[in-house]
Amino acid sequence: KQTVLKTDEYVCEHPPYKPRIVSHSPLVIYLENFITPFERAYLLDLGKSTFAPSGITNRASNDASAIRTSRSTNLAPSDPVVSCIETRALRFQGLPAAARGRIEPLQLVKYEPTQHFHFHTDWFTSPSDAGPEVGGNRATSFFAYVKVEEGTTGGGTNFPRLTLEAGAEEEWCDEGWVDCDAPREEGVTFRPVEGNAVFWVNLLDGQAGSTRRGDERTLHAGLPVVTGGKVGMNIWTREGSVGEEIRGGVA
Ligand SMILES: O=C(O)CCC(=O)C(=O)O
Ligand SMILES: [Fe+2]
Repeated sequence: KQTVLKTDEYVCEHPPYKPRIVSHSPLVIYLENFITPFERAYLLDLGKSTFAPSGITNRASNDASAIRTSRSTNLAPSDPVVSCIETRALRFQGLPAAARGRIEPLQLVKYEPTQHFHFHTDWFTSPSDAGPEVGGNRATSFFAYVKVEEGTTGGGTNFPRLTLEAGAEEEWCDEGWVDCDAPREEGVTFRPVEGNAVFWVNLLDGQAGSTRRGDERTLHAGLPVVTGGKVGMNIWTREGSVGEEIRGGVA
């Protein structure tokens, strides 16, 4: 297994990932093979010694430990592999390279059995978390599956307010991407599949100059891992630049 990067030999290459629309409104797109095997191994190695209890940003409750029991770590934007993935995320969104400063440091999230992230939105409900100095609110999210232990059960990403196109459920299940054992009224549950990612738009369209409101339909949860384990990765793009303190001066 290749985990050690010879930086001088590294070339950023984008895999031929395959997008598929899950929902038009809210816009949700499933991305097959978005993160390569090399990148997965590399990112895990990069983050391995810095995992700490995950924080929460929507401070509805001051007991974060009951809501988000995972451990997480941020990855340095200056790392060449991290930067390559940022470039991919920007291009996918049709954004120019100059928008790099809108991406928050990529965040790995690790779950062991019983660990979960209760229902939440990635957009901030409190305006004080989404001020201009931090780039406003989170416009979009990617959640990628970086590591899924063999024999993992549970640990899906559930969107209770989403529905697949009529008649499409069977195909999504057969691909192994969606958990169709879950009752349909519980929405859509993406199964953790290494290398794949889910992308969605968090904010409703707004009039120019006015604050965009969060889309309640993007509510989701990281369901408890039952057996095995998973490591996911958040890629959050803000409405504006997140600021130098947060990205460590990497624009
Ligand atoms: O673990 C998951 O499936 C989702 C995690 C999540 O929604 C988050 O970290 O914001
Ligand atoms: Fe989330």
